[in-house]
Formats: sequence, C-alpha cells, structure tokens
Amino acid sequence: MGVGYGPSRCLSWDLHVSQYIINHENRADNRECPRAPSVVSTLCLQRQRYDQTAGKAGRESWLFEIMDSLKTPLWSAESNDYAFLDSIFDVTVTCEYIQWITTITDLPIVAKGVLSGVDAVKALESGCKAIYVSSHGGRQLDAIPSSISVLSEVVKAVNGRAEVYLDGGVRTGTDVLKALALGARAVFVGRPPLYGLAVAGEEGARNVLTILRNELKLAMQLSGVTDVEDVPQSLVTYAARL
Ligand SMILES: Cc1cc2nc3c(=O)[nH]c(=O)nc-3n(C[C@H](O)[C@H](O)[C@H](O)COP(=O)(O)O)c2cc1C
Repeated sequence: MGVGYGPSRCLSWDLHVSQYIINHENRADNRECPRAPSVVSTLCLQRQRYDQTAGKAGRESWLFEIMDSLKTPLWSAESNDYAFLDSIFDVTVTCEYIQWITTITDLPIVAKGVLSGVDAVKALESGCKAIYVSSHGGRQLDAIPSSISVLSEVVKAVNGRAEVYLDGGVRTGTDVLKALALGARAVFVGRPPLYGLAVAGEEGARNVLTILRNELKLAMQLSGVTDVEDVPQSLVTYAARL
C-alpha cells in the first residue's frame, strides 16, 4: 500500500482495493509479500461463488470478502512456502481478468506495476481507469527499468485518457516534483513511511510525510511553481548520455 501525493482525488479505499486486486507482477515466490497472492487466490475461489450470486449485493459482498482475505493470507508461515497456493490456482493475472473484474464492480480499477506504454494501453483497453507506474519498489525483479525512467513513455501512450500515478524510489520533495513534471497525477511512497513507523511509530510515519510535503513546497517555491496541477515539464532536463 502506498501513500499518495499530488492533486488526485482517487487516493481512496477504491484505489487501495484496486491496487491489491490488479497486481499482475506479484509472484508466489515473493516471500515478503504474502498478502497479494492470497487476494489472487481469493479471486479464483470466490469467482465461482459470485457467479451463483446475482445483483449488486452479491458483488459488494464478494468485494468485502476479498478485503477480509487480506487479513488471512493463504501462505504458510511454518513452511514458508506457497505450495498450497501453487496447487490450487494460477497466479497470473491477465488483461482478461481485468475485463472480467470490470463486469462485477463499479469501482475504478487501477493497473499497478505498469512499466511500458504498450502495457498502459492494454490496461486502458481492458477497462482500467488509471495507470500506476511502479516497479513495486524494485523488490521483485531485477533488470527492469526504474519507474521514473518510463513515466514519460507511459504518459505519452495514455495521452490524457486516464490519470497516471507513480511510485518507486521517491525519497525527496524534488523527486515528487520531477514525477509531477513528467506527467504523474499523483506520487506514492512505500518504504519511507514504513521506516518512519519503525523509528517512531505513527509520529514517525507522519514526520516522513511532513518532511516530504515541506520539501515539495520548498522545491516548488525555488522553481517558481505555484500549483501542483501545473508543473512544467521543462523543469526536468536530462544529462547527456555518453
Ligand atoms: C514490505 C512491502 C510489501 C509490499 N507489498 C506489496 C504488495 O503486496 N503489492 C504491491 O503491489 N506492492 C507491494 N509493495 C510495493 C509498494 O506498494 C510500492 O509499490 C513500493 O514500496 C514503492 O516503492 P518505494 O518503497 O521505493 O517507495 C510492497 C512494498 C514493501 C516495502
């Protein structure tokens, strides 16, 4: 789960749910993230039940069951593996899953983990309402591009049809400003507030966010930017590649 910065109004429970549901990058061998595979498995297990349940009430109860499943991962802490999960479902979430999910909920679906313009377009065509550029903090697969390096490509491919968000390696207010300049509607952070939490609990997490907000404000003042909704792309320049 990330914490959002920027003018987007989509930083809500909806996004939180969507983020965990549409998580095509999560793999069963990521031992640090047991919750997301449990959601995927719940999708499969609940799908059949949903099919037998008609109407909006059925859809809503299905989603709440998914939320509940976040608290009880189908992952064995004792054996530290996903053998059980592997045996009962396919963890690959495809564009077809996105299309299917759009038929059972009115909630906006956000595709998280998008790292190319091509995938962004596929996600939009599958019914996603926003694109979340992320490498999941670079914690899953090495040899992938950083999220900031592909942001422009994704924004260009999306071409104004949806909001684009970004996370991954955002550590300073200038990082936030750069992402907004390159077209992100909102910027998220993952580990920084967790580190603050580890050091000083809720106060520590709040402090990290306050530091980021103050740094963003200062960076805007020193750059002559008065509105987070109007950050010029020209703020970002690229060093010549040798
Ligand atoms: C402990 C931990 C668990 C995470 N679990 C998930 C997850 O289940 N699903 C997901 O999409 N991203 C997950 N992430 C990635 C974050 O949502 C986010 O994309 C990433 O942390 C942002 O990068 P940053 O930590 O550099 O700010 C996790 C990150 C951490 C640190």
